[in-house]
Amino acid sequence: MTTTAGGARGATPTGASAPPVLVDRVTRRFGDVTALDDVSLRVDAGEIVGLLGPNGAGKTTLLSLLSGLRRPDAGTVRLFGGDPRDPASRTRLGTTPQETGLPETLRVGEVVDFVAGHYATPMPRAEVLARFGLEDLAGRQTGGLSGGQRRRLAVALSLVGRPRLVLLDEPTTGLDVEARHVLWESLRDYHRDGATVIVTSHYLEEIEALAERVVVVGGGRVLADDRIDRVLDLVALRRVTLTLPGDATHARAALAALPGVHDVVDAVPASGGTRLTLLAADADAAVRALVASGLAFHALEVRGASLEEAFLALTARGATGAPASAPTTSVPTTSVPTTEVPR
Ligand SMILES: Nc1ncnc2c1ncn2[C@@H]1O[C@H](COP(=O)(O)OP(=O)(O)OP(=O)(O)O)[C@@H](O)[C@H]1O
Repeated sequence: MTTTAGGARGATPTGASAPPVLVDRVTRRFGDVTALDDVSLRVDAGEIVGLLGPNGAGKTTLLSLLSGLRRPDAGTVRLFGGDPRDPASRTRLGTTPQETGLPETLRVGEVVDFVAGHYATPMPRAEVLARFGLEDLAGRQTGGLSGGQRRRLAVALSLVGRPRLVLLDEPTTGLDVEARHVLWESLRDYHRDGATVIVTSHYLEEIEALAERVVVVGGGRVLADDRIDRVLDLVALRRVTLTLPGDATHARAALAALPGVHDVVDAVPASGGTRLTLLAADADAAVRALVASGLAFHALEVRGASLEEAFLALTARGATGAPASAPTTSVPTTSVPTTEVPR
């Protein structure tokens, strides 16, 4: 597994051996802003990769280089071994940008047919619509679609040409929970058929639901590049949740001072007390000290960090150059995909 920058270096593979994506020491500036700073990344055929990072991290810029919309200032970008600015390199590429314009008076089925007309062996209209649950909307003018329906159509259109590589920039923005799950399942299906997928998202549940590998980007640099579980291990953050009797105001300071505890945050309220979560790098040490402290507590629960917590810790490390520190934000940990990366 590639870890951070450097994995893409060496001789550039060409022809059939070329990976779908090879980014080698790429820098891209916009005036004074360095959107990407010496980034290297290799994505092999059949991978599904999540690009995770806060606003302005450089995710969209990276996708724009891969789809040939922009040129790097330094370094090289290869798509299936070719230059992404060469249309021939993009024949196996499907993309859904953050914002898409659809011709308002065309019907959904007509738009699919229009896009299909650009490919020699497109996916049949019925299959495109079925994969994304859009069959009932085939006759609807796109101007009459809801925001979520438009988004689903936009993602569906990226697959019409049966691309081997799909780039999706925040594909489920604006979708409700059910529509989001339908779209995830469609993308997983397409990936199972052998496609390579790169997806950016602010929805951490989305990255966890879709991606096997996560590339954390912050300040234009790759902060981490590994399997999701390993990224979580990297920061080794644990959540120790417990309930204390009463309002626990005084106990907070004592809990925060326990060895291994970075922070104390409110957990989902419990009846008959105050439920708190300790964010601890060393949960064992924290629990031992907790018991020794004599504080009355019950309903103890210890579990790993969420991807969001890992991300925040990694971003903090990337921004300061210091070791990862625990986040100070209390974050929801349910599977309801409404958690956005703080800006
Ligand atoms: N055309 C542009 N002109 C000037 N600055 C730009 C341009 N495009 C991007 N930037 C800057 O480059 C940096 C990276 O932006 P980018 O859009 O790649 O981030 P991102 O991670 O995709 O953010 P978001 O999650 O908000 O989409 C930001 O500071 C942004 O303001």
